[in-house]
Amino acid sequence: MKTIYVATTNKGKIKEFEQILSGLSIKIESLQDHVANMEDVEETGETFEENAVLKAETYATRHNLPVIADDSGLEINALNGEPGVYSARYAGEEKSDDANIEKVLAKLDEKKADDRSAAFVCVMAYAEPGEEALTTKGKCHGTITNERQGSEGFGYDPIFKPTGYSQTLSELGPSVKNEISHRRMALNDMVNVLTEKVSG
Ligand SMILES: O=P(O)(O)OP(=O)(O)OP(=O)(O)OC[C@H]1O[C@@H](n2cnc3c(O)ncnc32)[C@H](O)[C@@H]1O
Ligand SMILES: [Mg+2]
Repeated sequence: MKTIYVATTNKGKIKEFEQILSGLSIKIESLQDHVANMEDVEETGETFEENAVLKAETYATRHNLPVIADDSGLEINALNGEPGVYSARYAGEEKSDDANIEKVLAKLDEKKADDRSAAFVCVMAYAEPGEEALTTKGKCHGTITNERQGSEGFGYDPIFKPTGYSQTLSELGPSVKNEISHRRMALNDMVNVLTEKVSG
């Protein structure tokens, strides 16, 4: 199968794509490593779907390559689904994981929220130049801890405890995270969709 280029500016995501897809029939490469200047796509959509499609179609057409991109984030029930599509820039445009985590914990404290349930969501989009994107979606349910625990992963991993586990995704590390994550679920479905597309 031909190489697909993963279009993301997030190093944590690239690592997970590589780990999840290693050993599968799909060959990937980082778009950032392949082209001279990969300029960010402005995420103007209001949903994960809109932003994932926007990223995949824009990068595919701009660089004339088959591209896969994801838009993902954390939905916290007590905060009416925040930070949602604004997860990367929740505490400001500089996209600081530490500041984002502080903001989530402060907001939940402020609300004195008993309900700390949340879910990570990932919409995966695949596009070929000039074509409409295909999408799949994955979710990972869990709860938000009272403080940061662990150091692996990225983003909100240090404060997210998946359902059925007593540690955060940061403490559980990549071997567990990549079996159960929203990104894993969305990629599983995408591999099936792409395999069917090739054979059909
Ligand atoms: O748009 P690209 O270039 O892919 O990189 P990004 O980091 O801006 O990615 P998104 O726009 O999809 O925003 C996703 C944010 O949601 C959070 N997030 C998504 N998946 C996560 C995961 O597996 N673990 C922890 N946090 C995650 C994290 O804050 C990400 O920066
Ligand atoms: Mg982004």
